[in-house]
Amino acid sequence: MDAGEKRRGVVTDDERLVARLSWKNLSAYIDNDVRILHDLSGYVEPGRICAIMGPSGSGKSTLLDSLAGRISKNITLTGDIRLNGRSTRVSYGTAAYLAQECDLLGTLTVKETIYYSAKLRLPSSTTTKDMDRIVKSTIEEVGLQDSINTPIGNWHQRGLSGGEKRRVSIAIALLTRPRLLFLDEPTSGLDSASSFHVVSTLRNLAHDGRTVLCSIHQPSSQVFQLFDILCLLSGGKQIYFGDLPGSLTFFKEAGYPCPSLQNPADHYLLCVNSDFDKVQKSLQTILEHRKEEGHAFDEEEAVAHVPQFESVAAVVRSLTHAYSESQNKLEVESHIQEMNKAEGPLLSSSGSEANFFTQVYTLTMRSFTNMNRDFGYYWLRLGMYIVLTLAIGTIFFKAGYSYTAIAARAACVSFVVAFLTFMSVGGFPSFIEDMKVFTMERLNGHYGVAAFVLGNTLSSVPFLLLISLISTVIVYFLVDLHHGAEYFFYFVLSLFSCLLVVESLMMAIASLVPNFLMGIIIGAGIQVSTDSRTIYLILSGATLCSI
Ligand SMILES: Nc1ncnc2c1ncn2[C@@H]1O[C@H](COP(=O)(O)OP(=O)(O)OP(=O)(O)O)[C@@H](O)[C@H]1O
Repeated sequence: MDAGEKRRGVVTDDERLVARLSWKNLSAYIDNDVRILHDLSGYVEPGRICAIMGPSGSGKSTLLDSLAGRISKNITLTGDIRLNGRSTRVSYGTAAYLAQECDLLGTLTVKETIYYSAKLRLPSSTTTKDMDRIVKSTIEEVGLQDSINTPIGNWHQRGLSGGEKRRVSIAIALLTRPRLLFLDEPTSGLDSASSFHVVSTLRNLAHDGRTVLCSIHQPSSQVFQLFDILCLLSGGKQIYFGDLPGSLTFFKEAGYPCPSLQNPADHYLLCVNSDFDKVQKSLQTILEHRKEEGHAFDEEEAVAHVPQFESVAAVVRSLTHAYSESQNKLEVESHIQEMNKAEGPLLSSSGSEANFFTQVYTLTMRSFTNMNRDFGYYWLRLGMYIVLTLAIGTIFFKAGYSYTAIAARAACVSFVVAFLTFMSVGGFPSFIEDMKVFTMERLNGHYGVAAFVLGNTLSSVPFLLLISLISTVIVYFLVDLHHGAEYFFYFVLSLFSCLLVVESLMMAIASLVPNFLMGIIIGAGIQVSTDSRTIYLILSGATLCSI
């Protein structure tokens, strides 16, 4: 049991499990045609952190996604991936997967974000006390105890730094205590200090008995030293697989020694990154120019810049060949064979264990808090609606009861409903933020479409009712519609249902329910309806359809 788990005091069978992951002769093809991974082999064991490194486009994410079982549909895999000696692909939920971009709700604090995630995924039977303890210990595990009440931050509110946000995402991944962690460029966009913090956190998690794999672009020397294993790729080919000290020996023996005082990670990437071809050629020109000018040609300098004297393609070919002939490769293969001799325990899914009603309740509460705090979600729209209804109300001010007032009243009502309904798109940018979080959480198996749509719809009801009520009061007061309480009630409900339909149309995009179906129902409803009661019933039915 690791330190974090000891603090939690919760013991499950899962905690005794370990994850040994190996891959042998793994190749990937786009549309069964273009090969993007070439016979890669490697392994990661519990307690170790493996860095998949390589230039842009070298296949790091593809390798990570292949191992995590998240490969795109147009990619075909061949080879053998084994988890605890079992020939099984890692299914969704078995491992925690952190994508390059992790979206979080900017209005929530660190504690709220992790608490809601815990409620969505831990068993519904978990007591509040246990839940609090788990959340607190997870926050401590990633070192965010000092920022516990800091908001994540969004466009109008400053919040956590990039590194802290990554650590919140890691904390969310850790809640269900997965034994296997995949991280796609966890340090991208971070400065070297934040990168160091994030990778140190991952290293601690690995040393607590977890198996950690992460792709990384160009680590600083301090960050690089935190890894146990290096998997270096170029153009989908294996340049090196093994421990860090071994990589220095390998490059030296292959004829490309890392100059002293240079970050090995930089040197390796310089050797295999075809993007640097131009830089290398210009360096070569400078060195040759110096020679022509009569400067002493420094032998050591030349050795330190060996790659500058060859095309990168030639260096990659040479290194690939050196690796295929190396003792390293033989050792990796025999270790994989050894690892897979016996089948280990089967890892269960770490997806949600909460029941549907807990998920709906939690999502409703989370969404309500977010909508309330996000100024752009409803409050801005309410302000716009008040201005709009004031404008319409003054145009039809005190319409009166004359014969011509009938047309004025009808025009006023249709203006109000039409304008207010179309103005609902004002909430779309905030909804897009919600969608990003939803897509990520759904992919990670936290909850399904139905729970999300229901939760978001329920949480929007109080806001929509408030908007409808205030708008109706303004119009009734200014225009003096004065049809009595019953019509006031229908007006509010009609407005509310129109707004709800637009909201549910946005949900329909999320749930992929064919929008045209709802369009037909709404259109037909308005055509056949003669009064607001029918419209209300039909629109409510359409809303339910979209759910
Ligand atoms: N689903 C896909 N369809 C088409 N091409 C793909 C697909 N996935 C990956 N590729 C191609 O495979 C190559 C490797 O891509 P990958 O994303 O694995 O590289 P990477 O090393 O992670 O790059 P980066 O560091 O820039 O994220 C790229 O040329 C990419 O265009």
